[in-house]
Amino acid sequence: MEGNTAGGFYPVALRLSGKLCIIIGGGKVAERKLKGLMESGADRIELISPVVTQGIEAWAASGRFLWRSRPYAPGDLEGAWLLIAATDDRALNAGLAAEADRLGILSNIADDYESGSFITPAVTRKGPLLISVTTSGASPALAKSLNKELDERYGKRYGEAAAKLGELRKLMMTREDIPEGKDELLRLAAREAFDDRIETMIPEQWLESLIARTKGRAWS
Ligand SMILES: C[C@@]1(CC(=O)O)C2=NC(=C\c3[nH]c(c(CCC(=O)O)c3CC(=O)O)Cc3[nH]c(c(CC(=O)O)c3CCC(=O)O)/C=C3\N/C(=C\2)[C@@H](CCC(=O)O)[C@]3(C)CC(=O)O)/[C@H]1CCC(=O)O
Ligand SMILES: NC(=O)c1ccc[n+]([C@@H]2O[C@H](COP(=O)([O-])OP(=O)(O)OC[C@H]3O[C@@H](n4cnc5c(N)ncnc54)[C@H](O)[C@@H]3O)[C@@H](O)[C@H]2O)c1
Repeated sequence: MEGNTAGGFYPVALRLSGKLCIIIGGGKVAERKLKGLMESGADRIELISPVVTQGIEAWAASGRFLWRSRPYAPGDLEGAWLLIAATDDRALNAGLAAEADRLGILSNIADDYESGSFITPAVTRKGPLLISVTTSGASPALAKSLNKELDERYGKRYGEAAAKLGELRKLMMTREDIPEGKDELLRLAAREAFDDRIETMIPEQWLESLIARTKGRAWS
């Protein structure tokens, strides 16, 4: 099995809506992780820290999450689904990692990635398209620069194509008259999604055109 390394990572994309996410700490790392959570659709975020950056303070004022302006206290993790420990207190971060494990909470530990259950990759978002890069902790700086390259390479039109393909796929799921070979039809759609002619079509037209062009053909 290629690429199998001890201590490796299993990539997933988490659905955070409705889940309580807790950040302990309010420095620049906490600010970056908070932004990432908000961009991911997390709608129940609590941040606990006596001191926070100006950025965090401004977001808190807009009511997008709850800021508890005090140090961490035992019991704060009860009911949480996900934890980000980003204080500058190593002993506290280590204790939070152990507590999260005990409670079965997913954890990201900013100063000692091996003690948490997940790490955060560098991320590029274009509509529903999400590209993430990780070096498995080897070099966060490389992950950041590679991500920048991908962000420039895969522009807005990739997000638009992904969104359009999503609509087409949803529409197809509601139809029972699609000929054999749905998968092949969807692969053809993914190939031509960037075609200028497709961009002006509504999903219904595009689907009809795909059916007409693939009907009766031997699927391979
Ligand atoms: C990608 C990104 C995502 C994000 O966090 O949003 C991210 N770090 C970013 C930036 C960055 N972090 C650091 C530098 C300075 C250069 C350097 O040290 O290389 C830079 C570059 C910069 O700031 O320019 C320092 C650093 N990072 C970690 C430690 C502690 C340790 O290794 O244990 C230390 C030393 C602290 C110290 O010295 O005390 C740990 C982690 N950082 C990770 C992610 C996880 C692994 C990701 C991977 O390997 O793929 C991991 C393991 C755990 C985690 O945080 O989940 C984000 C870029 C986002 C973007 O802008 O695109
Ligand atoms: N994972 C990463 O990407 C990454 C990158 C750089 C640094 N780090 C590490 O992450 C940690 C945080 O870095 P930073 O630059 O954000 O630090 P910082 O000094 O800017 O912020 C530390 C924060 O921790 C809070 N804090 C301290 N004690 C607390 C307590 N008992 N309860 C609640 N909050 C408390 C402080 O109020 C402050 O907001 C450092 O240990 C650093 O080595 C990680």
